[in-house]
Amino acid sequence: MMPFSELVLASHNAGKLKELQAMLGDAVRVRSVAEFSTVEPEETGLSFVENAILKARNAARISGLPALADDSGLAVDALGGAPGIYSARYADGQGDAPNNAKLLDVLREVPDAERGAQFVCALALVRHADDPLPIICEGLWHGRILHAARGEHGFGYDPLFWVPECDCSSAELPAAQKNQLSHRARAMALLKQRLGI
Ligand SMILES: O=P(O)(O)OP(=O)(O)OP(=O)(O)OC[C@H]1O[C@@H](n2cnc3c(O)ncnc32)[C@H](O)[C@@H]1O
Ligand SMILES: [Mg+2]
Repeated sequence: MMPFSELVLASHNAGKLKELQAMLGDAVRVRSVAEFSTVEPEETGLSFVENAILKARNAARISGLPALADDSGLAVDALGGAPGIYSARYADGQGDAPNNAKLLDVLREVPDAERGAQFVCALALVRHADDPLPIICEGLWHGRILHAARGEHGFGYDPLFWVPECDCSSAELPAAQKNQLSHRARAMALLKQRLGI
């Protein structure tokens, strides 16, 4: 049983919001944090989980509603897990295209066998801003970084992420399929289990 009827999604990323909404379906009425504020909290944590909690608390505080946040990113083996929690800020906050261009450039000399990477997603759900027991669920999605962009779906690093089990990039997957397989899908499946929905 869902413990509440309404939930704020604590993200300003349109791609993420779309995926999270699709995964939640009609289990709960979803509001966007942008309804309450356009100011994004500073992500000062050192882990995905810390940043997810920080974003969820901020959204719960400004909305007065339970809040679900997603902190996610791409961890590349050859870069010791970078860009990791700094994935959105990899090219100094300029956006997806510069982030992708920088990643391709940094990995230019790295051979296929060493291009392993994983998408990481940490979801944090707080019932109120000071919730002492946030629900945390994580998901990983293993793949490889391509040498050039492929595909038009998704967002962020999707065009550079090769999904071995599908033989295509994650930007070549239809939304419904990405939402079955992704790091976010795995974290959400665990969250739904925890909530009994
Ligand atoms: O913090 P919010 O407001 O939720 O939005 P954001 O875009 O800043 O989100 P993050 O701080 O969690 O940064 C996530 C980064 O990882 C990338 N990313 C996360 N999930 C992804 C996915 O499913 N496909 C492609 N890129 C993804 C995304 O493009 C960002 O650059
Ligand atoms: Mg962010």
